[in-house]
Amino acid sequence: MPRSSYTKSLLGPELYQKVRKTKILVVGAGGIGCELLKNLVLVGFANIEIIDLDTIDLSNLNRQFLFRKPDISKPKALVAAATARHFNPTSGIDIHARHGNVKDSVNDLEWIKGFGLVMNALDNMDARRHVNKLCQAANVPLIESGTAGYLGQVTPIIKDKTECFDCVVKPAPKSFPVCTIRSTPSEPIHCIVWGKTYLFGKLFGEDDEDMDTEELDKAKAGGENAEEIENLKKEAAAFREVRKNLGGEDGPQRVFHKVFNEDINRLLAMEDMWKKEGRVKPVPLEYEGIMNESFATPPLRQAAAQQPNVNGQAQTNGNGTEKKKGLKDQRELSLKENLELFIDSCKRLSARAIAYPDIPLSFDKDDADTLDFVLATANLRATAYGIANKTRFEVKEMAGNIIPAIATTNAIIAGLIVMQSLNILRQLPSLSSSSSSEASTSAGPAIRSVFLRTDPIKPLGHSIPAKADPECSVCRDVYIPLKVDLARCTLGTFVNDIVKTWLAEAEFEGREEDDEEVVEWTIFEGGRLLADPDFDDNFERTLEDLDVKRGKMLTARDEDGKYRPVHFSICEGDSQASIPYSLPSTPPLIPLLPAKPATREPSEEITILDSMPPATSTSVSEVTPISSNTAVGTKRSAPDDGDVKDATAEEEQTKKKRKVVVVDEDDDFEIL
Ligand SMILES: Nc1ncnc2c1ncn2[C@@H]1O[C@H](COP(=O)(O)OP(=O)(O)OP(=O)(O)O)[C@@H](O)[C@H]1O
Ligand SMILES: [Zn+2]
Repeated sequence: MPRSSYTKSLLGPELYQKVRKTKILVVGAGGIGCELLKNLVLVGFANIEIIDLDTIDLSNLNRQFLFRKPDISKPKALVAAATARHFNPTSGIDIHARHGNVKDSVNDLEWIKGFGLVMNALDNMDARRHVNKLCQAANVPLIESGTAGYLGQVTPIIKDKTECFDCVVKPAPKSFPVCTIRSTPSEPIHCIVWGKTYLFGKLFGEDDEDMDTEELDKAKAGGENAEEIENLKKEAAAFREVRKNLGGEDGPQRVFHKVFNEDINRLLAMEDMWKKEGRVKPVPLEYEGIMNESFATPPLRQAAAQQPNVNGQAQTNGNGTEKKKGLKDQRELSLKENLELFIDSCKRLSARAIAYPDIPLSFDKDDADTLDFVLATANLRATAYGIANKTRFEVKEMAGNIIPAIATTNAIIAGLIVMQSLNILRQLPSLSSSSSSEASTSAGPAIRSVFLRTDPIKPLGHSIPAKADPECSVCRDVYIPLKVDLARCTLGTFVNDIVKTWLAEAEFEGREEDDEEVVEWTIFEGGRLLADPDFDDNFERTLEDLDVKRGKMLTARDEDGKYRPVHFSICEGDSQASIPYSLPSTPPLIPLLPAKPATREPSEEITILDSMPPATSTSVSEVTPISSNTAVGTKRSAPDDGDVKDATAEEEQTKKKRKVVVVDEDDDFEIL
């Protein structure tokens, strides 16, 4: 009997038809994505598109079972699709694999509307938020998922029925006071953060004096020691000199002397600083003494000496007397070895910086040169402060914000995604079209968030997703697909024909029929102000000339802040049509904004676009690409971290604390 007959009898003919016909989008072909694709194929889903921007790395093979060694460096999505097809050769499935970023402009509103259901299998906040917004704009159900070690979660997001990914503000990543990082570290992580975000940036990253001063001023305003902050400013200025000479034969040695000897002596001169209880004075390190092994290694501070290291052995301070055997990366280096590694990695990195002077380097846990530098710097600093040293393996884990990826967790979550998808499909189309705001219909059980927890008796938990936040600026706004020939449509046409004429016909919530109210709109593209009732300088320019692109949004905001913003999502237009744009046949319903102003303003800084050419007048920043991985490892990491205080994130956090969530430190994964 073919596999499909079992599925058919299990699901029933109606649901089985939906499984066969519904077009599914899977975003991400990593740990969860591979498991998910395999499951979808085995269940009999026959119309699948999978997109991933990355190529296969050796470190993926321990849990992404659709990949084998010969596939290394090949695009994940393409290989995943090719392998998964073999799981169900008789079912006539169509898997369309794409190697690309889901944020690419071709993946616009029209594209997402082509799917009946979207499944996220991503590892970063930025892409998740992007897909969430697209799905909200297109009214396509989304199944969001994530894992963190043994924990995992699957959350259905359905427009108007459940909260969206952006309805809940995610807690800010863990941060440390500037002075702890720069002057008074007491734990290994403080030394790692210092090496990774401060020293690395000063020597090889973007040399941004203003940013540094701003950070220190902010710390001072936040109550940190004023004298110390002034000293840190001087210290930072001195780096400019050191950086200039980095490429010279004794460049790394000079860096060593500055940061591990001079700067420490300068700190020691600040007597008051060391009076505070619990502070341990650092010991300046000496290059020659370490190299000829005559330097007396400072003793470990009490607390550190009592904790075992990753190998379960006593911690050391790099004095070389307790060097451990073991895997290369799990061996503790002696003080001399750390110094040699510091000099060597400095040389490697400065050679790269000299070869490509316009490209600032950045820390990447999978880039051996940057990891060696952070390892050596962190351990040298730790030694000076009597803090336990860490192995390469531990530093990689801590600096890369790595949480172990567990294949079984991914597999369970991928299974739950399929279960969720069956429940949603069973209830479609009524679930996404019914006027009721209930997250269920008579056709099936309530829509629930399901999570995996570490309770052996009851490993799965569930909760009914909250209703959308009335203030959410992502899921409560209005979205209109605008097919437009950007080369022919001027801003004037957009404002006059589309906003002032077509949108004026919309139904405005709470407006009486005989009300003659005229809404005045301001037009933005991201953070750029393009036009307002008193600003029409750009009306003659085409949207193309104004750098408005496919996949972006032109947003009309009510000047009086009474109605919700309307986002026109730019899709590919017909260059042959007589009118350069086309719109839905009926204008939308425009809801009122909640009485108090929405807390989330457009995130980008607003710039007023003058008549300068677009290339110089835009301020909208593009998203940083996600780096691919190149090293061996058994872990997953989130691309973003936030070790140093981020005041904006914190402010946002205090503005709105609707719900308690736990979020893994580096990523965005939410555990209820
Ligand atoms: N914007 C994006 N567009 C398309 N795919 C994305 C995007 N952002 C992330 N991804 C993909 O999502 C997948 C997430 O999978 P996973 O969490 O297992 O990460 P990984 O990169 O495979 O593992 P690790 O980070 O541990 O090496 C990755 O394959 C990644 O390339
Ligand atoms: Zn929302």
